[in-house]
Amino acid sequence: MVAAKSQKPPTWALLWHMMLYQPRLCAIDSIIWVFGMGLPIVPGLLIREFFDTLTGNAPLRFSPWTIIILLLAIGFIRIAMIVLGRFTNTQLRFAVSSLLRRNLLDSLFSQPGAQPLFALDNTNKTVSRGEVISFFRDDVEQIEETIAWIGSLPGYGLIVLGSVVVLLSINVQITLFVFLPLIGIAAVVQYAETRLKQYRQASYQATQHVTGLISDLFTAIGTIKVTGAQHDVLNHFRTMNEHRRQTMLRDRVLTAMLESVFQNIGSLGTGGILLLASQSMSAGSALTVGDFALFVYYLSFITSFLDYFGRFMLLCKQSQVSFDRLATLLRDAPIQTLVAHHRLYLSVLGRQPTLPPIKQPKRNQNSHLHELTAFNLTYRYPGTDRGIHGINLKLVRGSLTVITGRIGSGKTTLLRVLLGLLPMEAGAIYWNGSKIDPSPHFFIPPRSAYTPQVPQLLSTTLGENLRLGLTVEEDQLKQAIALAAFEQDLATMPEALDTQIGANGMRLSGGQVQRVAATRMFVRQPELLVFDDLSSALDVETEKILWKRLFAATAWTPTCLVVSHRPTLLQRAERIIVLEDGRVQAEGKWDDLQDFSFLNT
Ligand SMILES: Nc1ncnc2c1ncn2[C@@H]1O[C@H](COP(=O)(O)OP(=O)(O)OP(=O)(O)O)[C@@H](O)[C@H]1O
Repeated sequence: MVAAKSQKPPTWALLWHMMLYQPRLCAIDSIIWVFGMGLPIVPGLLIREFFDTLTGNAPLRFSPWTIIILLLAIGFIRIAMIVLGRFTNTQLRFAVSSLLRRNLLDSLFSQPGAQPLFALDNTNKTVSRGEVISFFRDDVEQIEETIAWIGSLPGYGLIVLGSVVVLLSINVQITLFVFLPLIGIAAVVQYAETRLKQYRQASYQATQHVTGLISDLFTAIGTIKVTGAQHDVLNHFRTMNEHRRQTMLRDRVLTAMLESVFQNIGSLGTGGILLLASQSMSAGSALTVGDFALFVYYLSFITSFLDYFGRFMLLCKQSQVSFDRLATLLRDAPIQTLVAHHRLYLSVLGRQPTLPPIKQPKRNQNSHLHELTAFNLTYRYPGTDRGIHGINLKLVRGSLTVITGRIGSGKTTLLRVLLGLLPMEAGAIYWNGSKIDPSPHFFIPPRSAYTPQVPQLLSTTLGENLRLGLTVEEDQLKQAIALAAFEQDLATMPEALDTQIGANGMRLSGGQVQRVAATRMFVRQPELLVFDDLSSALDVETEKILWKRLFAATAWTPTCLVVSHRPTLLQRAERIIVLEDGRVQAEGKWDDLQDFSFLNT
């Protein structure tokens, strides 16, 4: 399903494609609901029979007990169908929402990691990590809800169709009146469409901002306390919450108003039909008391169907808003990416399918590094002149290259552009002389591994954080731990590698987090090791031990590209690159660069 982003398919086509993901489940769900919702058509006929029996007009003449037993039996079957329907509907909901979430996550993973995500209207407004939660939760739930309704729509449609056929056989004129409210509902939804979308978009955006703020608060809790900004932050939180309350209220009031309009349009239609029927009866038509009872009985279904249909149209419009919002996170990928079919390995009835094996990094001739060169690397952050400009780089196998420079001189940006985590504006990168496409998927193990200034750890055990699915011998793990100078820390942990480290390694110190991230790199023995300033959290002695052990390691020959200010490391480097305002200010060995006083501070 590849299409240009501009050729956006209609919402119904996206919903339909999602339903086709589990066609059997979808069909079973619909069939169950056809019975669950369609069965009440039978009691209507029995009720007509009952009244006509009383007036002596009944063709079949069932005894009252037969009618009661039949009514009870139908009631029980219907209950059973609804229970079953709940089960299939839940499975369907879970499958489609999981597919959406999987595809969204996959698309986020395939984007350059360090790039900010763009919000709704491409106004260069960025979406924080916390805000993304609301896309995964609210928008996905909205689409899931619409699909769950689609399953029961045919059932409901059939009951209405069946009842309309029966009513037509009784009185064509009165029955045609039934369709008038449908036109009214369609017109109301069409009329309110713009406002409906605006309010839904605003309410989701406000929720997204509040969710994002909560996430930021948790991340920056220490800073907030240290700066004594609790009061201001809480005030800001209150203001945002108040804004959210107002937008949600507007959205809910409009939705409730439309729903009540649908209900009332249906009820007005019912009233009109009843008036017509009673007039027709008093005018001496062939309408019996049983027919009249049948009209009254079926009309309640038809009215609630009209209400249901109106709500469904609302849901479809709101789903369109959700699809549009989700599409903004996809960047250049077509929206069809969101609904593409992929296996999910969901457990059904307690049975968990075997998960596919995790891909292991494979070494080959191609992954072996002899020389990495980059020319004219250039990147500017959107809307600014800051970034890096025309940087050349050459890394030779087994060498240590240190990038240094003042705060904000572009060191991190250079690493990220090189690793494909930021899209380069100009420049070219060659791996062993072959030009490579800039992509975040190239610089991964066994070719390369990277530890950023603030490493990301997962909320699980230490061992799982180190392995991340890698099949690795215990010995190799121990060696990597020792290389990262982490063995003493590990010895103090009561559950060793099974120790839970908390959200993003919250239970570890800053230095421990960096060494866990370094161990994670070492255990993969990548050709190129990229570190962004280990010294920011490590004490001088520990860092010294780490470098000493790494350079003495014999298991493999790593090439190192490191951002650092530490003189001991700079003295060791084969090449030092000094950056200033995103440009190379000087390069050479330690002895060549003694004019740069800040190197010695
Ligand atoms: N997301 C961003 N949007 C806009 N400007 C940015 C962004 N990230 C960094 N910059 C700017 O780009 C320039 C280079 O930043 P960079 O983080 O690469 O510097 P650095 O040398 O790594 O700094 P530090 O020593 O603090 O790590 C700085 O002026 C910085 O303010």
